[in-house]
Amino acid sequence: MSPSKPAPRNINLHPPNHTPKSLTETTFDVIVLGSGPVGRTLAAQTSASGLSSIIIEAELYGGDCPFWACVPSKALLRPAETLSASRQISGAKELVASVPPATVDVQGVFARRDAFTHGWDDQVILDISLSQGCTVVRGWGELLDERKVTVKNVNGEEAVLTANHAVVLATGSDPILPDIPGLKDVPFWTPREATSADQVPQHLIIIGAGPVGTEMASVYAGYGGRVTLLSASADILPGQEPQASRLVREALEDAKVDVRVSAGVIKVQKNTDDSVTVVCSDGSTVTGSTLLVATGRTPRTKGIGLERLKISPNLEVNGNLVVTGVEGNWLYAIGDINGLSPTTHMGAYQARITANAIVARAKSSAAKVLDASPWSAFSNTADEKAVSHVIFTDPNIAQVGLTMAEAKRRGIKVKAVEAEFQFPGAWLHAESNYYKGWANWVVDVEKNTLVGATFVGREAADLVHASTVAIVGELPIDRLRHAVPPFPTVSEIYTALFAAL
Ligand SMILES: Cc1cc2nc3c(=O)[nH]c(=O)nc-3n(C[C@H](O)[C@H](O)[C@H](O)COP(=O)(O)OP(=O)(O)OC[C@H]3O[C@@H](n4cnc5c(N)ncnc54)[C@H](O)[C@@H]3O)c2cc1C
Ligand SMILES: NC(=O)c1ccc[n+]([C@@H]2O[C@H](COP(=O)([O-])OP(=O)(O)OC[C@H]3O[C@@H](n4cnc5c(N)ncnc54)[C@H](O)[C@@H]3O)[C@@H](O)[C@H]2O)c1
Repeated sequence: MSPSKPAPRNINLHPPNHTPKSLTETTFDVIVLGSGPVGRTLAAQTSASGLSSIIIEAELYGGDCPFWACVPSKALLRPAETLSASRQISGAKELVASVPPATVDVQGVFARRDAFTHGWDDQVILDISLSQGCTVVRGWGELLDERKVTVKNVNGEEAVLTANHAVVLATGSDPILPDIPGLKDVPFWTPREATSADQVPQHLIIIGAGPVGTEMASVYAGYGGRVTLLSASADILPGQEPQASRLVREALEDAKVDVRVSAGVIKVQKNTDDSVTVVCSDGSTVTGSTLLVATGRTPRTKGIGLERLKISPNLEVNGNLVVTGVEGNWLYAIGDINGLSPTTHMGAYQARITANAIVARAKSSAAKVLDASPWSAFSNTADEKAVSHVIFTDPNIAQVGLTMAEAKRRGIKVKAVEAEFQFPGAWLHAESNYYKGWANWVVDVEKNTLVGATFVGREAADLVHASTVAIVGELPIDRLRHAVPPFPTVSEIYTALFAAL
């Protein structure tokens, strides 16, 4: 069995129920490795379609998202964002300023986060899967042979399971720990510790300014901590539209985060007073109380038996998420493990597409060859054309489809359309500077359709989905003039973008 990762705060990762021995049967239509949002979504759907489905989980039932990732991070971000917003509205800001001390109740924030994680107790999520008709077994799952899987728990109990139709790998991803000299000799946080901490570090140094690094910088600076954010690249959030990265960087700097760019970390050391010093490639150093390593994630493919079936650890999938090179359409890989679009919602989308394929193949031999055309019920076309994500910094970056740089890299003839949030719906929400934001569309000039969009602003998260619909529907841009956003709302940015065409 693969070694368990240590749990922060003495959280019990291995509740004693649902042992391999407790299974009353060992043959299922569908076997799923991993109970994250992706594995659970798939099993719920195959189970609802009448296929018996078992989920194998090695740690807390529910995966990263509810315990160590999306849920606790967003629970921590929200109070800081609300406080920052109320500081900018006359009539509210006076009250916020008048309450001593003029800051949030940090222990209240942590308690609120703990409520969302159910104190790292997985029973609530487990009960949902059971109520959906899924069987659950706790332990480490490993491919043994075609359609055969072993599951072994921390006490050495084991069972061998057989799948009638499909085995689905939904094992998620692990944090990348870079090979920085000295790193293995100092204590450091990964996203697990950063999302489950119950104190604000006096001075947090964050290596990596991707979504994890920037969101955690917002959290800990928002609650009064000193934060240094180190980015190896020339700006933070590489891969976003440059203007989006710039706006978030300015906001972090306004919140007193020390943002250092082109500052790849080349050495780390622990000092006698337990502080940590990092040395950057530009020769600068920084010393702080706590170190967070947020340098990306890698698919969790080790120890799951891929080598027994001669599958490379860098596994690839086809259009309905079957692992390439495996005959017989029985092995699928979905969610973070395939590295396509590592977010909860895109993984859950892959789960729905895969469940459609498994059910169709199980129910009709005529359906063994499935419609693989773009946008069919069996094709994960959105992974190619309409991946959406939100970075929940303040301001948010909400993005879908291609950035300008990516569209050009793909050889698409595009033009950028940009607009700022300078219209009544934006400023009526509060006051002049409250809604500082920027948006762009990436327009395919030959097809006259949208291929990408970015919205940067306070609570901009919910603006992006209308653009996702336009991209997926391949809606002619000219038709958008008839999509009228209500007044006064922030979605009037769509009228501004249309006007800028
Ligand atoms: C700090 C942070 C914040 C994030 N915020 C967001 C966000 O706001 N929105 C968003 O969409 N995404 C967010 N993400 C990404 C999101 O968490 C992942 O994309 C999502 O959890 C992937 O789901 P999954 O089911 O593929 O994998 P996971 O959630 O990792 O679940 C995989 C499960 O499989 C289990 N497992 C692994 N191997 C085995 C095995 N051999 N046998 C049995 N069980 C096994 C693991 O224990 C785990 O429970 C965030 C990530 C981080 C790190
Ligand atoms: N809101 C969300 O949806 C959300 C939030 C957090 C995380 N996530 C998911 O989690 C995944 C991982 O996020 P992440 O931020 O850890 O990874 P990332 O790969 O997006 O960013 C890591 C950054 O660290 C930098 N880096 C690497 N080595 C470095 C070094 N030695 N010194 C300084 N910088 C260094 C890289 O250049 C990169 O920019 C993302 O792909 C995303 O899908 C999503």
